[in-house]
Amino acid sequence: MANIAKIPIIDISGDGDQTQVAKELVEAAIEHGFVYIKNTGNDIAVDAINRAFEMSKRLFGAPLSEKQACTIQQNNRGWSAMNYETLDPANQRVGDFKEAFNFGEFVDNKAQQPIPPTIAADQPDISAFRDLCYNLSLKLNTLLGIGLGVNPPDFFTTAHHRARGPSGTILRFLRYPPRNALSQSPTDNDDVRAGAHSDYGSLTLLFRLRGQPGLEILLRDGKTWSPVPVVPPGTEHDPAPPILMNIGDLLAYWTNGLLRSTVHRVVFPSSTTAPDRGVQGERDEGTRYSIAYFCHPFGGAELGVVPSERVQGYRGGVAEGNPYAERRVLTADEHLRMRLKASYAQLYKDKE
Ligand SMILES: O=C(O)CCC(=O)C(=O)O
Ligand SMILES: [Fe+2]
Repeated sequence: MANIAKIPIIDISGDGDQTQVAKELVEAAIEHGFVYIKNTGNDIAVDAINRAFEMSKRLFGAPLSEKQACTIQQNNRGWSAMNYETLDPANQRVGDFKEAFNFGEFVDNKAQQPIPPTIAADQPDISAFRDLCYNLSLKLNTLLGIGLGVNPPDFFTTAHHRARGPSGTILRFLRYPPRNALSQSPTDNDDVRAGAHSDYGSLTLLFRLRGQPGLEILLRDGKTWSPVPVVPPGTEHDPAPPILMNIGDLLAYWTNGLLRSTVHRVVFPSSTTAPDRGVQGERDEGTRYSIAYFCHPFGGAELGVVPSERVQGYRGGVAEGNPYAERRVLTADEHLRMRLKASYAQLYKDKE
């Protein structure tokens, strides 16, 4: 068996004292940057997740012209076609073998961006799902603040309140077609469904479907890729697979790299490489779907080091050439624009 990631599974659904849960969450975020949030259906109902996947399938199945009319813009909203985004431009021969659709905010159940007619009537449901993710992301930000001893403990939470102003937060539907459905055929070793990257926001929630592996994280040694099972041992009987949470660049900036923004990628199921590369019981032959919620603070949020003894006492990163330490304080918006420019070369070249 390959090096399966030993990512902790944490249950945050209880309503008792959260101190211990907060501590476990922070330790996992420091050690792995990824945490499984046990899915009890309390925070996000299983039905809501199933409906979101159903809407995603319908959206991607819409006529090409409908999707093209919603092509992604510099505001990071809309449809990104096959091979359009390149998450790891330094190492990819061609763009990611995926299609994606990004939803920004909704006002009174209406998207503030073009929406394919095929899913126009679903806007209230998509908006509701985005709200569920927003609420869960606030809860996780609160736990991280408590676990790190940030002063005040709701420092991260209040930076994410919608009332603070517009943010880069995106709900993203993703579709990865199987190899045999692609006109440009990927090669086994070089081509990926999503290139190696860290996420641009503060934290990400990822929803996946049973039996659809492909996500891998880069271990601390900087060279070993480790598959992340959809259903880790102990969650087989839960109402739905756990929600995978990972730390993005902004929480890493805020904490001088103490919370890890771990590099990850999505690969094709391999036909020729070692048969043990995948995860037992997970064979991905069809189209893979996933849904990501990229949580961002309000655009003007400054990414200086947060008031926390634990964070301020963290020196390891500086000595190791930590990219988050000792740099100019960026705002969330400046950071997002910098990252988008790197992965959508064409979009920024055409428009500037
Ligand atoms: O589809 C997945 O499993 C992960 C996608 C991802 O990493 C991303 O969109 O940032
Ligand atoms: Fe990602």
